[in-house]
Amino acid sequence: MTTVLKLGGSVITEKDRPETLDGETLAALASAVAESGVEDLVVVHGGGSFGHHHAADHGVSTTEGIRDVDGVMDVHGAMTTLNRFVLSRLHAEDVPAVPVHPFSAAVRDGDGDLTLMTEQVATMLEEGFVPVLHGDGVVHAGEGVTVLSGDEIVTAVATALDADRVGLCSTVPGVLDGDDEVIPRIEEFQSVADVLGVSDATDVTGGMAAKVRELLALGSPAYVFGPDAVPGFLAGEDVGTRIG
Ligand SMILES: Nc1ncnc2c1ncn2[C@@H]1O[C@H](COP(=O)(O)OP(=O)(O)OP(=O)(O)O)[C@@H](O)[C@H]1O
Ligand SMILES: C=C(C)CCOP(=O)(O)O
Repeated sequence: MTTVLKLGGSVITEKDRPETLDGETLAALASAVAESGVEDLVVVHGGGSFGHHHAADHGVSTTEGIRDVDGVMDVHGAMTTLNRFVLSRLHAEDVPAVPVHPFSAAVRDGDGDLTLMTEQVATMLEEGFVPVLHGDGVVHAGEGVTVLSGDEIVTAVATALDADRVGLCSTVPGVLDGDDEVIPRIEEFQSVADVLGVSDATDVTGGMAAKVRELLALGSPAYVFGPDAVPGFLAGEDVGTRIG
């Protein structure tokens, strides 16, 4: 059984302060992963205050690209730095985590459609590793480099590996309705479009609305939940909001 877990950038960093880790939360999540004993686990993490500030500073988004190599390296470099932090917290818990940097394994065509290489991810799982991917820059035909969100990576990896369980851990306990109550299940976009907003922090990839769209396109059920629910998700429970 293959599980894909995204650790939201808002969760593992202080999203309002550039390049600041939330080390305590990251350590707690790493320990939840280790204690779950889940096998065949792919971890993806978002950008938080490492990716999004640089992307916003350089005016790069998922559709508007840049060709300035310093800008490309600012975004990619910040994300590989964050990836090192995530790996080291997982290693501290004896999780056999290894890096996958999507910048070197993905491409968008002129229509913006993504191709992500995943053979290495599948082989890492077969060999007992826990691949850790992350939001990144991606070379984009006709645009230079655009932003690739961790949520798009989750969808691409989950589809390619035919994942059984997909979870997005964000700062919120689920997708919230107009009264800030968790919506237990979302089966189509229109019914929730009015309450779905963008992120309340610097975020170039579209916040909760983009997440729900990505996950509905997945074809298998996915969950959005907060950090407290990670052990439950990894134990196979229904947590937060079920999408699809
Ligand atoms: N209806 C809603 N329910 C829940 N959250 C919402 C809703 N509308 C907007 N949001 C915002 O979406 C945010 C989650 O999206 P965001 O992209 O910041 O999360 P993330 O995946 O943890 O971070 P990152 O994109 O850096 O990986 C929440 O913190 C909240 O501010
Ligand atoms: C901003 C960058 C580079 C990554 C965005 O990934 P996300 O935080 O998952 O949307």
